[in-house]
Amino acid sequence: MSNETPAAQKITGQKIAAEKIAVVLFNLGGPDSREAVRPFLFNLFNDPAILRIPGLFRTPLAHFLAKRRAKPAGEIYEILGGKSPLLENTEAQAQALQAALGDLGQVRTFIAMRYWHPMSDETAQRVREFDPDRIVLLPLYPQFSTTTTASSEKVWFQSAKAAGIDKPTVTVCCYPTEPGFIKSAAKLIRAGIEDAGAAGHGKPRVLFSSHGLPKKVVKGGDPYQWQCERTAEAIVRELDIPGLDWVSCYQSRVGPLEWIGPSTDAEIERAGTDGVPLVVVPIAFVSEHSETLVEIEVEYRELAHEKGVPHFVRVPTVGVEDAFIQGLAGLVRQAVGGEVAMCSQAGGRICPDGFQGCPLRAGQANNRQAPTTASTQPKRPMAAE
Ligand SMILES: C=CC1=C(C)c2cc3[nH]c(cc4nc(cc5[nH]c(cc1n2)c(C)c5CCC(=O)O)C(CCC(=O)O)=C4C)c(C)c3C=C
Ligand SMILES: [Fe+2]
Ligand SMILES: [Fe+2]
Repeated sequence: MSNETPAAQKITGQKIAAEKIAVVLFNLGGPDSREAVRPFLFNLFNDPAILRIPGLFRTPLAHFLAKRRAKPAGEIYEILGGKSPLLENTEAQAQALQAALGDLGQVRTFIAMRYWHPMSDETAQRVREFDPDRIVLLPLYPQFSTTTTASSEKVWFQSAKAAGIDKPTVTVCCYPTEPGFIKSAAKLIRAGIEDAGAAGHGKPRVLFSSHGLPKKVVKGGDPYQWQCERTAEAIVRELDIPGLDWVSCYQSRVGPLEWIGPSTDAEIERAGTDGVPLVVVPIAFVSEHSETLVEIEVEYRELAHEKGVPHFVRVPTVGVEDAFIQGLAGLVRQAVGGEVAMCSQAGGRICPDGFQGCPLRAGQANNRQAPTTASTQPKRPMAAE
């Protein structure tokens, strides 16, 4: 007689989920102390997906940029008590997701941050100790970018190989219009629009603000901006508010390169000129950190005041909203139930032709038939390589 529990015998897709599954959540990471600000920035600028120049030049330049950025970045983290809250918030999401997957058998969630602890090497050791049958890589970035998801996936496979992990691995590449994500965002935005309306300054404008990217990354085929725009449109459809005034824009520019636009600053200025209240919604972040709690809440609020915007509302990120967590759980179930190494929210490629940075091949349900292991992971070029 089988000693499996009824829950472990549940059918998911074509598989019997009597497996041990590790779900590795990717996120950016943030400094956990004042001393960590500069080395965190160094790790960020030394990533070849961020600074796309040969390592010989990149590493000294990364040291220089980290030193230069440490002061303004340190001031930002000072407002948050000298550290980023990103890890705590990601831990809360990891816990909620693990609970939502409780019926799938032995599922454990892990966190692999790209630029600060716990980073891939540490997490790979912990995953190895857990000894899963299967691994699902789930970015906490709904929209795919070569600078975020692809960068995290690449270092994960390096760390997994170094840790001797050789288990089937499925990557969820993107979920820009996943219904639970969209529903959660719309619920929070609706409350923001009601707040703004109640202030009595007229109908507000909604700014869907995403983290920006240098234009040359997008020109190189990165689908991030295209996916951010699909997210904004899907939320607008879900809100279903006749005549809603909204715009998609981009925040957080750093460095001398030209970044994609319109910039969130310029949109705040335009709202001041037009005399309309603003509801600012971060749609490429799913938890709170310096970019939401300082850049939007403090800096953009001040700018809005200066520019004469009559009322300013910041909408919180989806965090541990139930529909969002259930949406993530659905993505994990889909990944576990399939036979592919990478899938989007729809299974196959959702990006139009021309986005060479999209890791799923056009016209195919998936890019590889069998789940990948650390030893079989093929090299996928970065869009700008
Ligand atoms: C959608 C997510 C993100 C993309 C795309 C992204 C690209 C990107 N970022 C930088 C430079 C910096 N980003 C910084 C902080 C930061 N970035 C993201 C997300 C994306 N970045 C997050 C969630 C955070 C906050 C981390 C935290 O506080 O916990 C920083 C450090 C802060 C600062 O100095 O302002 C830098 C620098 C580039 C250059 C880039 C694309 C090329
Ligand atoms: Fe960033
Ligand atoms: Fe894609």
